[in-house]
Amino acid sequence: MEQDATTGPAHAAPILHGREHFPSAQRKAEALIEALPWIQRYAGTTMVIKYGGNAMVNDALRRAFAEDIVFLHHAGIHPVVVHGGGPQISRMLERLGIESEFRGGLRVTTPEAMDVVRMVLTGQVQRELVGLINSHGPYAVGLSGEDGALLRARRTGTVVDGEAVDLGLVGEVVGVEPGQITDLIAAGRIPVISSVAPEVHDGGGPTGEVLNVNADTAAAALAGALGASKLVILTDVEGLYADWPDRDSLISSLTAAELRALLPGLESGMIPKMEACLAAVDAGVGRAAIVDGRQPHSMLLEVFTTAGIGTELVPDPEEAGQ
Ligand SMILES: Nc1ncnc2c1ncn2[C@@H]1O[C@H](COP(=O)(O)OP(=O)(O)O)[C@@H](O)[C@H]1O
Ligand SMILES: CC(=O)N[C@@H](CCC(=O)OP(=O)(O)O)C(=O)O
Repeated sequence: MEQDATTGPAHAAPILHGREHFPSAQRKAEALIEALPWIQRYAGTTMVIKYGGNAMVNDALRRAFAEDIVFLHHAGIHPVVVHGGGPQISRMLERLGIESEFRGGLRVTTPEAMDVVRMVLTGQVQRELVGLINSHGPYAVGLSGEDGALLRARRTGTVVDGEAVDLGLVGEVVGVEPGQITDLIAAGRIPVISSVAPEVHDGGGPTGEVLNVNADTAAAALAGALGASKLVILTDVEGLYADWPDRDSLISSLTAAELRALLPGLESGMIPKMEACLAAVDAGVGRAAIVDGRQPHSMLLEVFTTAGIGTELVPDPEEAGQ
């Protein structure tokens, strides 16, 4: 088809006619103006962002995530990244011929699997995230929950269909030492933390074992200990569905009491995720959100727009009013 020399093909018209750009420029300006009160609200506060393995599936998404973290940093917010890497661990276990299964959303972790969890989370996934963030400047510093005993954990099991299940070397966080995180923040760094934690005895001393902690659980514990303004969990689904997998049942906002009522009916990876959100809000974190990490920059939309994206958990009204 012959093209008009002044306008070009129809799909190129917005590029050739400056004024055609106006609606999109206006939308961008509106977005910036909408972001202002949210920047003011969160500037100077700590925000814990949990990045899950299923939202890390390609390079473009990982790069966009790193850009968003650096954006938060430059907006005066103190991001703390807690990362998972479940799919990456599963792939490595498979390559090594080590069997693993999930019960109640948590990996049954043998000593052999634990070596792989530690190697993949701290040695591979974390290094990659640190590198991506640091392509923008020397901001990110990677830590495992083992470093400086940042996290302390005790073994935990789970209950599936009324039956107690032994998960092996799986832990729940019983203590956080936030000082080194606040020091890093004060030095202008972005901490990037993997969810592996030393096991402690009842008396608090280390047993010498290291435990595999679900990254949502670790993020919630850190958010509580740091007094975070918000916990944002990126995942591979639009948000929490009241009646999974009915796509019409997506919840955009709910209170802690509403979530407590839904929890017993939740399945698989949503169980630790929503328990983590609840634990964070119960520990005083302002709000917690689940957002779709498959959408580039979804985190910015959640933090800097009024409507947000995904599912947001807010404290019960009487607690919010206190
Ligand atoms: N009620 C629910 N709402 C949304 N997702 C659910 C629900 N119940 C189960 N799921 C499943 O939980 C998954 C998210 O958990 P998980 O795979 O552990 O994510 P991640 O790797 O990001 O931590 C979703 O992809 C979905 O398959
Ligand atoms: C106990 C337990 O299940 N630990 C997780 C830790 C990683 C994680 O949580 O990764 P995602 O956030 O990507 O799911 C695991 O072994 O897969």
